[in-house]
Amino acid sequence: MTKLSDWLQTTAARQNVTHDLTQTIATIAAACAEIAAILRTAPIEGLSGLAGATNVQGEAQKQLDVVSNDIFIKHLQQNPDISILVSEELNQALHFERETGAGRYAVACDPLDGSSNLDVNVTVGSIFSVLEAPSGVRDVELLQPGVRQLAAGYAAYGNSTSLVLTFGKSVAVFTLDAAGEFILTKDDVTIPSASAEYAINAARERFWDAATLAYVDESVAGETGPAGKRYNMRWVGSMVADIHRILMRGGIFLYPLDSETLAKGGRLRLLYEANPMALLVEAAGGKATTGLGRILEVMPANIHQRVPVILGSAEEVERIERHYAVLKAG
Ligand SMILES: O=P(O)(O)OC[C@H]1O[C@](O)(COP(=O)(O)O)[C@@H](O)[C@@H]1O
Ligand SMILES: [Mg+2]
Ligand SMILES: [Mg+2]
Repeated sequence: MTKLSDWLQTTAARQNVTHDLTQTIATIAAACAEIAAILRTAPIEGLSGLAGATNVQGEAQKQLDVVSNDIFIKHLQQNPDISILVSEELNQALHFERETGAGRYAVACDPLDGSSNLDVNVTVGSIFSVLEAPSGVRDVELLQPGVRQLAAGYAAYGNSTSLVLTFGKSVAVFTLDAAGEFILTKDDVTIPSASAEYAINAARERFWDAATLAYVDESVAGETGPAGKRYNMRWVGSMVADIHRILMRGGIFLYPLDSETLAKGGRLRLLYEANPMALLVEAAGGKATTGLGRILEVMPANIHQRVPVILGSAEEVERIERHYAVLKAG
């Protein structure tokens, strides 16, 4: 059995990853393990329902959004290599007190993703991304395209807790054991290039653009339409859960730009939702696009920027990209 700490050591050597960076991942993993433990008994502790505040996105915070954010802060500030935290739950980037130039990394995170599923005991997660950003940098220097991520991943709190990690070259999955250790359970994950499963919030159909409508129409037509095969639709409503399924067995996830999210630029957040998932999906051989270009090349304008997200099995992403090309040309 390979523990996360041992895997980090060998991967550091194999993939040319620095010790500081692997320690940053170990710190994030410790935060996720603590969140997993709290989620297990949250209803008994009265940790359900709303916190009574709204975050910078204008969304009502759940108590567990706030608790998870506090856990990330607690762990990250103990690691001197981490200088900055960008979080869905914090209006501004949080700069930890470090000597100027010390602390090499910024962590961007969605401390609890899918929080509408919390009170119904459905899988939620934490998403994270690591960027180069020594202490003393101005917030504008955090606005880096996703190709510059040094590492990314998520924890999925489901019937087991999975930690899924990439340093950009390959994807590994760990499972939390009863003693609180992450154990390697799958290495070198690859997303099948062909699949027959799509994930989209179908109740938003009246807001969709022509490319999304065409893609879904073809999928619904199944073997009687141009796609030539039958599809299934799955939508958990936690990005982490939907993408975990896609990483494990293929499929496509779509939260496209639509007429209702147009003014905001999309629904999901670039720095701590789209970019880390795009890095994972590409490292596993899949594709990740806004419809018009690679997610990882989008230059953020602010830390909470939103972006359209389409990612998963290469053949499916290419099928909707063809519809976007027609839309753009026409
Ligand atoms: O409400 P919808 O349209 O189903 O949206 C679900 C999406 O919103 C999210 O819950 C947003 O994340 P947060 O819970 O972190 O705000 C994603 O996880 C998910 O894919
Ligand atoms: Mg989220
Ligand atoms: Mg969240």
